[in-house]
Order: sequence, then structure tokens, then C-alpha cells
Amino acid sequence: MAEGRVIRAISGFFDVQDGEKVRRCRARGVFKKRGTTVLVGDKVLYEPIGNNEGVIGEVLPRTTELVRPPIANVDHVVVACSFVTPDLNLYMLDKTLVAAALAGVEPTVVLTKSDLVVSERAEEIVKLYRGIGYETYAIAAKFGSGVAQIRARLKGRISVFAGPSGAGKSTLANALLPGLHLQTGEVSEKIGRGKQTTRHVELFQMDAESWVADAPGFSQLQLELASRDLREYFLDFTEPAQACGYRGCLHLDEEGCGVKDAVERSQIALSRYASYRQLYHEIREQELNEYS
Ligand SMILES: Nc1nc2c(ncn2[C@@H]2O[C@H](COP(=O)(O)OP(=O)(O)OP(=O)(O)O)[C@@H](O)[C@H]2O)c(=O)[nH]1
Ligand SMILES: [Zn+2]
Repeated sequence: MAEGRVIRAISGFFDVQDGEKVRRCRARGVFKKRGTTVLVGDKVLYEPIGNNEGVIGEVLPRTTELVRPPIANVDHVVVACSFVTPDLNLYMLDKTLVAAALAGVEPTVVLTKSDLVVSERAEEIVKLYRGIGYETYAIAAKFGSGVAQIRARLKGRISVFAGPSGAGKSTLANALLPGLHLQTGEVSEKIGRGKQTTRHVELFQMDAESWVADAPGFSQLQLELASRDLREYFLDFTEPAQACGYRGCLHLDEEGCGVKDAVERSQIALSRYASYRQLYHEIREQELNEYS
């Protein structure tokens, strides 16, 4: 059997790319019996049939498996947020960074439309997220600025794009993959949000081992984690939390909290702490609903 990569799923068929060639394949019947599914992103063994078809016989082990969007072996997420139109939503950014860590997928923070803000503002946000340890870039993909740096981040990986509608994901994908021509949507002036022009799941090849999925949904993820574990995912809290009076401190209303002290000393950004509190209460609410 030959080895290839599933790059597209269309009503029961899978397009498998092997080198330059793409074959339309179906999955062998045993998959259905075992309840196994083939996902876009899967490395598979297949039996070629004729010139353009084939049958998938085996799915090779996955490194990661996203539910939303349903893609296997994703190892990188571009978390795109625009400075304006729509306005920068640091809560959504912080939530998506937690989702990435939970999924085992490395994030790159990409702040878009930097041409529309003063450079001091752009630098402030870049500095904040680099300081936490995230690879962070301010770009203006519409004008080609910063695109080369993002391309370097995609090398040798399968990347997905996350971020709100209108953030400029399709514009960036088009700049990264000339010839792709994804539809970009004008941001509606009335509601300040872009039209959802991105729909199905498909991988686009940047080079031999680099792939980009333009599929929505990543940040809509419900965080599957206990509220008390959330603090572990705010990496900038780790060091200040050493000074907390209680070992189980949740950094909410406890006395002698090192994290709250660090916020007061501006060692932790106020926006990060606000995101933590909001996310904590959101997860806590889910928990209370589940148990009542
Ligand atoms: N000024 C400026 N506008 C940009 C930039 N990048 C994208 N835009 C504009 O922002 C709008 C939305 O861009 P899209 O690429 O369609 O955004 P998207 O994130 O793919 O949106 P959805 O497909 O709805 O998820 C378009 O009008 C783009 O032209 C940029 O660097 N600077
Ligand atoms: Zn604390």
C-alpha cells in the first residue's frame, strides 16, 4: 500500500495527496464497523485503483485530533486578532490560547491590521504576549507586511487559523499561499463583524511538508477543563503564584495572593487577570449547571 495525506473530505470520499498526485478515495468497510473515522489531516495507507482513485486501508497514528474543526495532526494554530474592525478582544485571545494548550497545539499570536493603529499600541500588545512566552507578531497582511515571518512559522507543520470573523484570516492565508484566492469578506459597518465566508474543511499545501487549513471553529471550543486547573494555563501567573499564602490559591478573593499583588504592581497585565477571572467564572458556571 502507498502512503498519502487526506487533504479534503467530500460526502463520503477523501482526497488523498501523495507527492504531486491527488486521488479520490473511499474508506474500506472495516472502518465503519470499528467506528473509526478518517479525518482531514490523517496520514493513511491506501491501495491505488486506476489513475485517479483508491481505497484507504489504514489510518496511521495521530499526534493531535481536533474536534472543531475536525482535523487530525494539527500542530500549530495561528491565533489571529485584529487591532481594530473588529476591535481587539483580549479575552477571546486568552481563551483561544488556553484552548490551544488543551489541544496540544502550539500557538502563534498574530495581531492583524497593524496599519490601522499607532505603532506604540501595536508594540505594547506584542510585548505583553512575547513577555508571557508566546511567539507574537503584528502584521498588515493586506500590504504584505509581516507575512514572511508567519510563513516561517508554518514550515513543516499543519496549521489552522483561529480568530473572530473579519480578523483577516483569509487575507493572510491568501498572502501566504499565492494562487489560493480565498474569498475575503468586507466587515459589515453596521455590526462591526465580518461575514462568515469560511466554511468547509480543507488543507492547502504551502510546500512539501507545510499545510494550512482554512476552517472555522477553533475558538468556539468549549474548554474541557476543571475551573481549578485553569490557573495552570496562565503562564504569566506561575512565578507570582509562588508567593500566594494558600497552596490551593485560585487567585480570586484569597488573602495574601501573589498573583493579585503582581497585578497591582503591573507585573501581570490587568487584561490577563480580567480574562482569567471571566474564564474562571464561565467554566465554574458550566460545572454548576452540570451537577445541578
Ligand atoms: N487595513 C487592513 N485591512 C485588512 C488587513 N487584512 C485584512 N483586512 C480587511 O479585513 C476584512 C476582513 O478580512 P478577511 O481576510 O475576510 O477576514 P477573515 O478573518 O477571513 O473573516 P471570515 O472569513 O469572516 O472569518 C477585509 O475587508 C480585508 O480586506 C490589513 O492588514 N489591513
Ligand atoms: Zn493566589
